[in-house]
Amino acid sequence: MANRTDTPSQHSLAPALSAAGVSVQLGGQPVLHEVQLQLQRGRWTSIIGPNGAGKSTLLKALAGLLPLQGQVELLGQPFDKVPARERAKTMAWLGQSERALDDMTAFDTVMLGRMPHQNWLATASGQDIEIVRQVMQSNHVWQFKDRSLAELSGGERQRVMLARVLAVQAPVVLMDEPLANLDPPHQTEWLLDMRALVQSGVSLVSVLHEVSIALQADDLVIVDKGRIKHIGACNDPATRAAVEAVFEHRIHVRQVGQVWTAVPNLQPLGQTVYADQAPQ
Ligand SMILES: Nc1ncnc2c1ncn2[C@@H]1O[C@H](COP(=O)(O)OP(=O)(O)OP(=O)(O)O)[C@@H](O)[C@H]1O
Repeated sequence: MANRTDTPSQHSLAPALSAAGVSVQLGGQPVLHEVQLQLQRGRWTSIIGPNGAGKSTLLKALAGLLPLQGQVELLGQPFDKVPARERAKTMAWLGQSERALDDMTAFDTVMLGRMPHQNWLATASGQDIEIVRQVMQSNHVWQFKDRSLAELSGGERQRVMLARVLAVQAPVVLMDEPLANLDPPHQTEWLLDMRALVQSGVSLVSVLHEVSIALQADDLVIVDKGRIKHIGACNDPATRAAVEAVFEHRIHVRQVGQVWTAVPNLQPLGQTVYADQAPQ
């Protein structure tokens, strides 16, 4: 039985994140219903589903950012038993359209990611500065280090926010719409960076609207109307069928070369005949 002084790292076999009977109300309305979920360590899980399905709410619930019924555990420890500083080092969070102060420089914004590692009022160490330099260079924003965020484009700013999350060097990383404003080359770059991150042992959970990118994850969680419709590996045909179904068959999932990708189904509504519905 865990006690208050346990650190998440002591629970080596526990999932990265788990939710048991998690329900959330927003504005007095139920938004998530009795969610059961276990996300294994060292894997990349993408959460997808239609607009308003509850994806961001689920991610916030997993990040401990919302009042909820039920229990969320981080590396096997109930959230409220993990000391705040330990939690900040263990889990890094990128919110949707996250805004830092416009007059902060890109460098100082990324340095915020090092705060959980610094003592109160201490200045940044040489190691902190080196880590910030590395993540800014790998996200191609080092050249903006002295510019304020107000002077950056939407995509440049998003890459600064991504660098801030990576500067935490947390073993669990949650990202809500990380590709917002990124052009295709930077989306591909993000995909390769995330693959390398997960390869290094990090557990990654991302909410994505880009279904073709989401399909490159290890696992998919498909959410609809506040409930989990399907959880499965992306390489499982049942998962790909569930993706088409949750989007009302308005997309097809097709293999192109080595990758599975989503393409629009251009048949007028109601005129698509599916293999399992064809007349015998
Ligand atoms: N603060 C709030 N008060 C009341 N209802 C809310 C609030 N925030 C979100 N909702 C509602 O909760 C539901 C789920 O919202 P959520 O943002 O989790 O959906 P989502 O799946 O992330 O959607 P999208 O794909 O559009 O980003 C929606 O119906 C939304 O209108």
